[in-house]
Amino acid sequence: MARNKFDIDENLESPFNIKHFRRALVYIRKQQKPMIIAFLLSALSAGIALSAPLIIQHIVDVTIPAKDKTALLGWSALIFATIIVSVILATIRSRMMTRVGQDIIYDIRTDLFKHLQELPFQYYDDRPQGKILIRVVNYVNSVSDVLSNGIINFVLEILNLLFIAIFMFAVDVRLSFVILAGLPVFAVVILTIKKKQRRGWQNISNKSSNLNAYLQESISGIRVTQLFTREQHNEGTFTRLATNYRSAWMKSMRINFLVPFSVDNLSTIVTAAIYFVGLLAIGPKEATFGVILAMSGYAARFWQPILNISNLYNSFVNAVAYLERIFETLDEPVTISDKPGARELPPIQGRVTFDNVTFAYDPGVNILEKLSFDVKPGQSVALVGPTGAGKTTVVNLISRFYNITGGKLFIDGHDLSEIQLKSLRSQMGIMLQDSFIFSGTIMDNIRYGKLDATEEEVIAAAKTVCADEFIREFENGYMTEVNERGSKLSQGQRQLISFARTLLANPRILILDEATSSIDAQTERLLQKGLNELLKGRTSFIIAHRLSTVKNCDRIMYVSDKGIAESGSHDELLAKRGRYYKLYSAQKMEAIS
Ligand SMILES: Nc1ncnc2c1ncn2[C@@H]1O[C@H](COP(=O)(O)OP(=O)(O)OP(=O)(O)O)[C@@H](O)[C@H]1O
Repeated sequence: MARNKFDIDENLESPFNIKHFRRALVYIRKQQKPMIIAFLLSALSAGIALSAPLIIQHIVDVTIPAKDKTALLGWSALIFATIIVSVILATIRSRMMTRVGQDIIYDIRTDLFKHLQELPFQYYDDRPQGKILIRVVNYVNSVSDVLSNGIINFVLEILNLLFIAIFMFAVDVRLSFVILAGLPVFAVVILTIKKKQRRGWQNISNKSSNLNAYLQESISGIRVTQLFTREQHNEGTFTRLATNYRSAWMKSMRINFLVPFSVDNLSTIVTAAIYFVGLLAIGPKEATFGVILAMSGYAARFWQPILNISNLYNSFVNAVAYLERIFETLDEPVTISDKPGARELPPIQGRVTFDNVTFAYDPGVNILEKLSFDVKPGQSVALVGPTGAGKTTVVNLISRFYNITGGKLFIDGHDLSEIQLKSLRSQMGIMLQDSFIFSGTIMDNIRYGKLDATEEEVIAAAKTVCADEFIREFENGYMTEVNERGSKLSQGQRQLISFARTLLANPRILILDEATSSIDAQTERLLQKGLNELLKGRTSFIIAHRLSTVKNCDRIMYVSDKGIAESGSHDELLAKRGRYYKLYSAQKMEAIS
């Protein structure tokens, strides 16, 4: 998929595809048993409710003329009993179906979440988070009701219709045809608006997705928004998106309202026609008052399931629009995965070899071209160079967050594309500039990469990276609860916690991408000891703009022009008086002035 933004609608062109619905049956099949029981309960309840007009007809035509008070009491009690039984059955059914609905939500959401966890970075690079969230939360909620209650109700309403037809034909054939006469008109209405209805729902889903994406982006960026006083501008964008959503909704509803509108009118016309035809035909043999009363009751009941079915059809069309999006996410290929027959990477020494590696995020736009280098186990390598040169890209490739476009990449001589991802990443430690903190305690956060680590191990790791002191200063120490993204912590504190997390995981290859950029110079000096500890015996790649942090590295590689422009030790590169020399001198001058 091309890059998507909050104000770009997702593709609408896929034709209505019943296969989405058939695929959803996988989730429904799991709920077969409770759904069948709920269906039977509903059928029973509907059947009981249908007997009421028959009883009324009998009361009007037989019991009242006979002035039989005892029978009247008996029939009234029976009508009352049918209502009570119907209500009890409906309550049981509704409880069962709530559970079925929740189970379906649970299953679809779990599948989506599992898949999202495996999708490569590229997937997340290409679309706003809000558009992903709305699928997992809102769309799944919407389809679950249709898949559970919707299907049962659909079958029930058809049965209901059939039963009503049988009952009404049993009472009076001629008047039954009067009731059916409205059907062709209704069919014409439905066929005319069908396509527009589907488009309408797809449009609504797109606009709400856009709105959600912008909302999510605005909340994430609220600090920057307030800093640059962009609130008013953002309100404008939000209002525009909200207006688009409202217009899409109103446009769709204008079409959808045609259905209940035509059903209501047809039902009224048909009932009037029954009275008219019935009264014209009234006579001892033709039709009684009881028959006319019962038939007008059936006329109202006959059109109700038709209205319900058309509403359900509407929800089905809507659900298919959502299912399209849900299955599209589930079908998103996991492009970074183990090849069939991929081998487990044995415990590594840490040698990293790039052999003519070419890489592009977007086809045809190479970020790296024919890059070759070899890093020996235990060596520390610094990647320096101008912004956007490709330093982060190089380390992302080592962790195989992206597949390379050309060439080969080896770890200890094992081709990266031939080994199991998990065995690779479990031997790597990566620390990014934006150290992500999960909601939970500080202890949980440090333990993130090694769940079986003891408390002592966690504390030892924190001490090594100079995090222990500030953690203990919190009222609850290591058990302090932090929010998602760690907004309770300073950027430097987050980086130190992240350091401890990485150290605890004991990786063979360590990647530090601007990992110390937010730590003050004094703490960094303190941390240096811990850092040396962390680097000892591991292959490490360190990206840093502050060159003082990397000058002791075994090798410094200057990344530029889609490759490595210069490579050597700090002293060698200074002696060369090339780009590194220039950069270093500029930073030195800056520090002095
Ligand atoms: N996910 C992505 N999709 C497309 N292009 C990307 C993506 N990430 C980075 N790029 C592009 O790739 C190039 C290299 O980016 P990279 O992040 O590797 O640079 P860097 O040297 O680490 O920069 P910095 O020093 O600013 O962190 C940049 O031109 C950037 O625009």
